[in-house]
Amino acid sequence: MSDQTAPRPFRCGYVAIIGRPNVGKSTLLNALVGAKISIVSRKAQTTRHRIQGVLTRDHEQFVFIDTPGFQTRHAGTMNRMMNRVVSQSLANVDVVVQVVEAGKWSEGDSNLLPMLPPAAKTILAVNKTDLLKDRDSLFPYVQKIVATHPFDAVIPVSAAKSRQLDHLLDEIANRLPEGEAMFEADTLTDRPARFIAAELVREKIFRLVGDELPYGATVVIEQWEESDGHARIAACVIVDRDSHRPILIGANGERMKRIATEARQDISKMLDKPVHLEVYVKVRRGWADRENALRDLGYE
Ligand SMILES: Nc1nc2c(ncn2[C@@H]2O[C@H](COP(=O)(O)OP(=O)(O)OP(=O)(O)O)[C@@H](O)[C@H]2O)c(=O)[nH]1
Repeated sequence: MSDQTAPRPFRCGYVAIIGRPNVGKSTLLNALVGAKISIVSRKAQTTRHRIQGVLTRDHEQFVFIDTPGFQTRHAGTMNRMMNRVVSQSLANVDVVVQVVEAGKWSEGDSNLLPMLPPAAKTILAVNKTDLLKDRDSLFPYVQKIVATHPFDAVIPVSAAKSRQLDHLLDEIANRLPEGEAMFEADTLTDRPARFIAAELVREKIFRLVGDELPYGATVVIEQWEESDGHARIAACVIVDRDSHRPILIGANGERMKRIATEARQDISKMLDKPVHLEVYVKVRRGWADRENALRDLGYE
């Protein structure tokens, strides 16, 4: 008997997706795992929580850790904590996928290279190749990058157009350690539904309010009652200043109504049942810079 008939060992491991803000990490994670888990936004630096997505194939299970982008725009406790989250999440991973934008390489990208853990396999995912006018330019671009770090593999992809994603998964799979699955096969995320619901509300705020809220807003689910027939949810939006409250609420409450309606529709789809969603605003001055307040809100 040749080796070809030997059963293929199952592989399972942790995969971190890193990259400077806006390169498409959340889009890539969602495209790989096949569900809308991490929030996607045109604005930079929208992923504040570490989010796990799990993908199970016949012979592999990938446990993805999506890390926040390196924070360079605002100094302060929040950024220090976020950089700590990046380092912590990289400490025990098996494969790190660094995402870059095809044709672009900046300090934000090179600053990440020293963070790549020596024990992990590293893969460079060159994203947004759909935007490239001249594909030949990829080769010299990649050559320059691999001269600064010896990546184990380089895969051009388009997360938005789902191009080359199976190839990327195969390259990751080859580098996962042998071992049993850590999660049930149909697990998409180990985050509870209420966390995702809070992220969905926050996503609507980003989309509908955008730059008018310089520190964004934090969303905390304060009530969650679920029965077979429906769910009743109350979400509290915490902002930094009194002046941010009317921005969120809008003239005649129109903006808040739209945020709540759109979030309710998404949450209802996720839970597959009708949802009654109440959204209200609280002001906590200086929340963005108070470590304890952040811990209370679940940023660890
Ligand atoms: N054309 C194109 N756009 C993409 C692709 N992947 C992501 N984008 C867009 O790039 C923007 C940023 O994508 P995100 O997935 O939010 O990026 P991120 O790296 O998670 O961003 P942060 O959360 O800020 O760290 C969004 O507008 C995406 O639609 C791609 O393959 N092609």
